[in-house]
Amino acid sequence: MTKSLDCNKAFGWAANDTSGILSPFHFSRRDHGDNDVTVKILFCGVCHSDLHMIKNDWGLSHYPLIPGHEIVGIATKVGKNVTKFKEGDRVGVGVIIGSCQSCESCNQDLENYCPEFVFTYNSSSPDGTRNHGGYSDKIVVDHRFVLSFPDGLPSDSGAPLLCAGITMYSPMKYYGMTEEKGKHLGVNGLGGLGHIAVKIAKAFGLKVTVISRSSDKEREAIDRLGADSFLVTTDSQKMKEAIGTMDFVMDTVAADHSLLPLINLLKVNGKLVTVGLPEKPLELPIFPLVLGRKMVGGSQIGGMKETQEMLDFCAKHNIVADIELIKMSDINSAMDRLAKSDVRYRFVIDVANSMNLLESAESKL
Ligand SMILES: NC(=O)c1ccc[n+]([C@@H]2O[C@H](COP(=O)([O-])OP(=O)(O)OC[C@H]3O[C@@H](n4cnc5c(N)ncnc54)[C@H](O)[C@@H]3O)[C@@H](O)[C@H]2O)c1
Ligand SMILES: [Zn+2]
Ligand SMILES: [Zn+2]
Repeated sequence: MTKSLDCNKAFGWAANDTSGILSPFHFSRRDHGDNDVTVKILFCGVCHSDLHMIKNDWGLSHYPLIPGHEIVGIATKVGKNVTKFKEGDRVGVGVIIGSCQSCESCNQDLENYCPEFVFTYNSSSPDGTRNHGGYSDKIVVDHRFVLSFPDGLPSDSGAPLLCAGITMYSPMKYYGMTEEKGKHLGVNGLGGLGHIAVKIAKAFGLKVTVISRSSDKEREAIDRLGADSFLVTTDSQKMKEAIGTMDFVMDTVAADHSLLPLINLLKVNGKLVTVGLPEKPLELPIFPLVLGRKMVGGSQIGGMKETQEMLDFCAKHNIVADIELIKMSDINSAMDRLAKSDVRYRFVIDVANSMNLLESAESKL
């Protein structure tokens, strides 16, 4: 009994209330079962959803809460029913760690739309143990929700693909952006999701325009990320000229904003795909949709099969995130900067190299 509890002992950084301030937290992972992979976490990306969750923006958070769903690590223990992974394999864990496995969505490899899907954190396992995310030293996950991390992908800059990458890849395929080369995509908001959208869209052969509130990131977007053009929403003349020029707009903005200018950018039959999750509902103008047979849709991450496909695609096309690597102890200032959109373009926590140091410092106190 004592041995099992010791193996389950874990250490991470948790938010304890809506201030969202993260601090060291000792907890237990659930028992490792025959279908499970235990993962020693190396790196974890910092998604804006983590920021929403620690602040309880969506009214869903239960504290203490350890965020993190862009996890890359090493399999350290593999259950006897698991054939796909062995100890020592590099693996990834994303936003979901469970689903019913039998509903219509699960049967179509769309576990992300299963009514019973289980988030990586802020959820519970069947035995009642709270699930905590990747800002921690290890995690126990059912092998069906563990991904093989391709050899060609670096663990640090590859980690954000596990949420930001699949969140951009899946709707590009579903909404038909990849069917014909040269279609014009506008990417609204050049943050963690947006900058990956530019890279993946270019690999699919799309023409990409970044839509942003200021021209601050214009040179980088074009020279480094490979965007074809840059549209500043406060430049009313340029916005007017761009009306009706885009086949698709991907809206990644996390805050309140108006959809009308984005819908106006679409051609007839154009599609606005919303993935950002502002805490309050946005107003949906119906007239321009009706008059232009335009569509507004949503999308949430992707299923496990498609997530693996996306990782392999990104490895093949050398697509990784542009990251700022931080130590675990930097997380609170990183969250403050993320709230101000002051990151180019994703924070990634060097978990293995900063968490253990903290733990040993704590034990000496
Ligand atoms: N649908 C999904 O499956 C899914 C997955 C991951 C994240 N998300 C959500 O997507 C949103 C974005 O996540 P992220 O990690 O990319 O965040 P981020 O903070 O890295 O990026 C958001 C970007 O939008 C920009 N922005 C803010 N207001 C803007 C405005 N009015 N006009 C133009 N740009 C504006 C910011 O400058 C920032 O660059 C969040 O709400 C997050 O919760 C959804
Ligand atoms: Zn995310
Ligand atoms: Zn299901």
